[in-house]
Order: sequence, then C-alpha cells, then structure tokens
Amino acid sequence: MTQDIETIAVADLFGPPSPGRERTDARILAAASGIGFMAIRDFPGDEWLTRDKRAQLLNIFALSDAEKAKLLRWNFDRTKKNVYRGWFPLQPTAVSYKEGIDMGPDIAHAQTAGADDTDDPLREPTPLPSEAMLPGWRAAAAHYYLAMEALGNALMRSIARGLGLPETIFDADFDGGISTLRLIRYPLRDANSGVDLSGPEFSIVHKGETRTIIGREHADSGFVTLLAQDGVEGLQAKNLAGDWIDVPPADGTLAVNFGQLLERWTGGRVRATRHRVIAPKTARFSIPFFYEPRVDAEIAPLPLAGAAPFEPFLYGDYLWESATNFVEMSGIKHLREPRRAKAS
Ligand SMILES: O=C(O)CCC(=O)C(=O)O
Ligand SMILES: [Fe+2]
Repeated sequence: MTQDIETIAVADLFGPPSPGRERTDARILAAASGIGFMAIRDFPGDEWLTRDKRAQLLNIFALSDAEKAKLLRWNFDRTKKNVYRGWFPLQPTAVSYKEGIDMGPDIAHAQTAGADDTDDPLREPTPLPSEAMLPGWRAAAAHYYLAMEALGNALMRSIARGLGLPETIFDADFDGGISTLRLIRYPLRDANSGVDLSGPEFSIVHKGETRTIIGREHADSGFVTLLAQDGVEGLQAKNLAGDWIDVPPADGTLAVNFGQLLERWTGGRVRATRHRVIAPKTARFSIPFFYEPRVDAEIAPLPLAGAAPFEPFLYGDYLWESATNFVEMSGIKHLREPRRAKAS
C-alpha cells in the first residue's frame, strides 16, 4: 500500500482505452485504497491551477463586509431565505477559523433539475455578487465548476474500471448532480481575540513547533473532493499508520481525496481519509470542489465482492444528515425532512 502522497498525471483518463489509461486507473485505485489522497495533474481545466487564475475566483474575498453580508445564509442572518448555499462568516470561537461561500450547480447550469421539488434546500440557488461588483467573476466560477465536474466524472469512471465495474455505472447518478464549489479564506488568528487556543482541540505540535488548528479534523462526507490550494501549506492527511503528513500545494496540481459515502459504497476499497488544516504564517486560501450526485440518486449496494449490504437510501437524505453536522451548517438540520422514510 502507498504511504506517500503520489502525483499522478491523468491525461489518459480523457482518451480511449489504452495501456496508459489502465496504468493510470491502477495508480488511482492504489492511492484511493492506500493513503486515500493523491495529487493529480495534466487534465482539461488544469490551466486554472495557477496563482493568477485562482485569483479570479478568490477575488470574492476582496468584497466589502457589507457586500459579503448580502450573501449570508439563514443560520447567520435570519432575514435570508437561503439555508444551504451562500456565505459563512468567521466564527472566532470555533476550531475551524474560516470564511467563505458554498456554491451549487446553478452557477454553471440552467436550473431545471428538480423543478418538481422547489422546497428542497439542497436545490436552492446560490446567492452571488452582482456582475457590477465583480466583473467576470461569475463566468470564471462557472468555467471552473464545469471543468471540475468533468474531472469528477473521469475520476469516478476510473475508479469504476479499477474496481472491475462498468465504467459508466456512476454516470446516471451524477447527471444533474449537486456538486459544491467552495471558496475558503483562513485569515491569521488574532492572538488577542480572547479565545483560549491553548487546549488540545485548538493546537498541536508539528515538527517541534506549536501550531494552531484552523480546519478541524474530519473526513469529507461524499465521494471525490478536488482541492486547489493557493500556494500556502497547512493541509495535513492522516496516513495508515495514524501519522499526520503534509499535503503540500503545488501549482498545476489538485489534491484529491475521497468521502465517507464512497468508502461505504465500495465496501472500504476507497478510503475516506481524515484531514485537517494547521495555521501557516500567512493567510491561506483553498478551493475545494465536492463532486456529488443528484439529490434523488438512490445509493444501493454495488455488485462488489465483500461489500456489506445496506438498505438503499437517497443521496439528498444522507447529505443533509451529514453536512448539517459541520459548524458552518449548524442550526439548520430541522429545515429539511428526509424525502424517503427510513425502513424500520
Ligand atoms: O482548506 C483545505 O485545504 C481543506 C478544506 C477541507 O478539507 C474541506 O473543506 O473539506
Ligand atoms: Fe475536507
């Protein structure tokens, strides 16, 4: 099993069947079932992975507080209707010290899917800054979203092939999916904020140095996360031995990790690796893209030897239950009922 984080060139995933593609599939599955993290490069859309291109998206953090406040969601501003998409502000007493925005498929696709369930917060439109405030920003975000969707599809097909499943087995579930594009800023913590950061929840020792935690340890809940880091270190993954190892940023690459639902669906063949962010010396920005299926995709056991059977469920019901446990989604769980009653 692989213990280090490998960098894998994935261009062959976008071509016809070939020995090169088979080798790439095997490397991806080895990384997914080993440490559960990899860095990938060489794919359509990789032109986004430069400082200048990322800056087009991260420009949103230059908005005034008043403009950001217009994008807040309901748990941070009770006058707002959006509860799932939108802005989350810094929460100084939480372990995770970050602000940012969660954006849905409406930024890149006409809103047609799910028109029959307009009450579902998982399908709500994303509040966005006006074109006048940030000229060109919406188009950049839409382009990025589409590139990441195509990459997510290519990686899921690769994993399907690696597992010996039909390569298109996941396609229908992800067609009309509700992937989330998130932009994050972690500012430096103010040492005089009055929050006691000395406890083990808030700080760790890394290479002999005490470092504050700014992104709480977690595993992602879904399938595949495509993470662009903006040149600043801090991300760490827990390896199979239980040690924290750095996931260094590198231009031209994305860090890729996997979520708990894919782990469960694949009977543990793909690992949902725990990760966290420790404070660097400067502000940190990151851009995770969570590749996700349709709200009404039915998650049922895959034909995989050794995978434990489970009662099929709807992706949206699972997502709501898990996503609303994160601090930036706190206080909203009661706002959506499962669309399918649990089998008792
Ligand atoms: O900021 C990062 O590098 C990691 C973010 C992350 O793990 C997440 O949003 O799930
Ligand atoms: Fe994460």
